[in-house]
Amino acid sequence: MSQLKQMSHLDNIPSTPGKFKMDKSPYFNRLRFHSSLAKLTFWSFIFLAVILIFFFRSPSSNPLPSADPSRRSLRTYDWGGPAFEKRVRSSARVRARNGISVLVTGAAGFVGTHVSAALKRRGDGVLGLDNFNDYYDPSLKKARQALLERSGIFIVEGDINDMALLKKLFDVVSFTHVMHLAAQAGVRYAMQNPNSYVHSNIAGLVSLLEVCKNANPQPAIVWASSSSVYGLNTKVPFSEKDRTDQPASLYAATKKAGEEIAHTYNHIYGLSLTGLRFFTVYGPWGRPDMAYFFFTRDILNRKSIPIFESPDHGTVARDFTYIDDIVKGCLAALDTAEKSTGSGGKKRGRAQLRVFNLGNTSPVPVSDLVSILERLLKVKAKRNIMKLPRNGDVPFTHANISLAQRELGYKPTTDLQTGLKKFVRWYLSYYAGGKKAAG
Ligand SMILES: O=C(O)[C@H]1O[C@H](OP(=O)(O)OP(=O)(O)OC[C@H]2O[C@@H](n3ccc(=O)[nH]c3=O)[C@H](O)[C@@H]2O)[C@H](O)[C@@H](O)[C@@H]1O
Repeated sequence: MSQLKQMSHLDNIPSTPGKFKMDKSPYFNRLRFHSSLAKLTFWSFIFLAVILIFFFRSPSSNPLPSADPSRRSLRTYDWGGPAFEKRVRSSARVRARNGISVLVTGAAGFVGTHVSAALKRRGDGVLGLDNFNDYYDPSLKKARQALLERSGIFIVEGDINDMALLKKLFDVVSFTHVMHLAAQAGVRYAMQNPNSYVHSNIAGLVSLLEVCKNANPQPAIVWASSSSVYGLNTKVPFSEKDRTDQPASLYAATKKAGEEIAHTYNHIYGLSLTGLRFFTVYGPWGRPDMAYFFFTRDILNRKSIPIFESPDHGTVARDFTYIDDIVKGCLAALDTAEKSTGSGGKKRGRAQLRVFNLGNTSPVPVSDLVSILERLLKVKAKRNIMKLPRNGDVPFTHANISLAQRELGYKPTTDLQTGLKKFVRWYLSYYAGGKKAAG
């Protein structure tokens, strides 16, 4: 009680000693009014400034992927200097006889990590490049980076639109090959952030090709296209000869555009270019935005999962392809790629231009994928069957792989049951004990 009294006494003491008396005069009342107005303005200004500073300084505190792709990936990265160049050179050093030196873009991504590790294992030189954007949990990308670092692979943190950086990398290392896997992936996200697809899949591809065409020697380039280029085609299985002019999503349209851009750079500059149309790749260290991954997380969390079906209750199916099969296809594409024919921006002759389907040739309905996950996780899924939303998804995919079989010796060997078993084993150990939250 006495303490309370003391405090109320403190409240009455003016903040500036000596002003108490002055308040009594009308003149000083006016003065006080003005000074309070000035104070109010001053503090409002400070308040506004603090809000603005907070707003502009804290992009990383935003849990959602930033909508502005340039803010996500044109950050200034720290690169250059003798120590940096030494790391680049050492990572790209070829150790096997007849080995190749490969720049892998998107090396901290799902396919990029697996391909980089496989190349390194056989003694090729590998340098990674990745912008570590926040499209999905960057900590998973960092974990993949740590994995690669242990086998001596350096991932440069930077964006494929940064031509000065790309040029620097080519100045330091004469890459024989580029495995271009950096991209804005995901079919449905294209409706939320269309510009990120243009930024990475079109502008980024052009930046990379510009630097490659000017390099001397020019590297051979193998890059990730997508099964989604078949769009609304109904003729199955999808063959490379089929039309690809009906994309159902902006993602698909940017991948299709990439194939046309590849044609141009091959035609004008003699760059050797191979596009790989991946069919729904899955496996350990996969992408959390893909259905098999977040279904696993949500089944374990007893959350309901939306399972799409086509009109008239038809099944939606995918030619799910296991990562190890895809890696074999990527390496075979690199190994069979002919040299680019140009140099320093000038074409000297016709160069190789190829496109291959890399699928599994056996489509599985999404509801069967869920049944397999239920068995592996020993948890019943809460299925929420719904009509395929108009979000860019297509009802089915099915690869004809005879061309890849013939030219690359590509032969997928992992069925969905076996592949998912390996994925689930990885998932449970990676997110063991709920230490990390699957994002
Ligand atoms: O093959 C490809 O080229 C593409 O494969 C995947 O795209 P998608 O096949 O749509 O893979 P998911 O997003 O994992 O979807 C798999 C299946 O689950 C279905 N699905 C998805 C999400 C959902 O909530 N419910 C659902 O039933 C989809 O309709 C689809 O049939 C990748 O996300 C793309 O980056 C890649 O380029």
